[in-house]
Amino acid sequence: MTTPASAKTTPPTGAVVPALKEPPPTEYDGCFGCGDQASDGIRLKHTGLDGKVAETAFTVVEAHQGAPGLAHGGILAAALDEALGSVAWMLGKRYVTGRLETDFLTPVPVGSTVQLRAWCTGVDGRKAYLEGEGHVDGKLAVRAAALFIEVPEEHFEERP
Ligand SMILES: CCCCCCCCCCCCCC(=O)SCCNC(=O)CCNC(=O)[C@H](O)C(C)(C)COP(=O)(O)OP(=O)(O)OC[C@H]1O[C@@H](n2cnc3c(N)ncnc32)[C@H](O)[C@@H]1OP(=O)(O)O
Repeated sequence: MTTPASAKTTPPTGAVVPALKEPPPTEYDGCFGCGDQASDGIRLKHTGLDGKVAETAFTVVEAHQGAPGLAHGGILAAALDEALGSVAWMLGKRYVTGRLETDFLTPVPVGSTVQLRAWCTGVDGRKAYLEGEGHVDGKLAVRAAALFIEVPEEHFEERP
């Protein structure tokens, strides 16, 4: 695929591509992207790891509409963010999204199942570079490139 990455989401020379580990439990089920208890969430489930590529899928429902009958772009971006986040999680450290670049290539109708794939293109210090794509009926519909930043555990401490 043509990479969507800009200079900010392209790893520098010398960045390494680590092996992914099977995802450890997140111990948090309220996440919009993957939480079982997030009633309005998209509930992505890790479905496979093909070498260095993580795979998952979700089905677009009416609550995800933007234009009538079509998925809202923000939902598709959130799904990609989650898929990329799952890869960052499988790098074995804690990361948050710093920058997310998204290309929307075809409209995605309600009822579509979006097959998502995501992978790491390099890690350089605290920075992890990730890319991903979503296919509908075998056609590339959305793709993303992102920069994730490693954060300390305190980043996730509950706020008042
Ligand atoms: C499938 C299911 C499985 C389960 C898996 C669950 C997975 C979970 C899924 C998760 C769900 C999905 C995930 C989510 O939804 S994560 C939620 C959305 N993201 C956030 O809330 C992050 C908010 N931002 C911050 O907290 C801070 O800004 C961070 C921590 C990111 C950096 O602040 P910090 O003070 O710590 O560091 P720094 O500012 O010195 O920056 C460090 C370096 O990084 C560079 N930089 C920073 N930002 C950008 C940028 N935008 N473009 C380009 N570069 C950027 C910066 O220039 C610097 O570079 P250098 O000067 O060192 O060269």
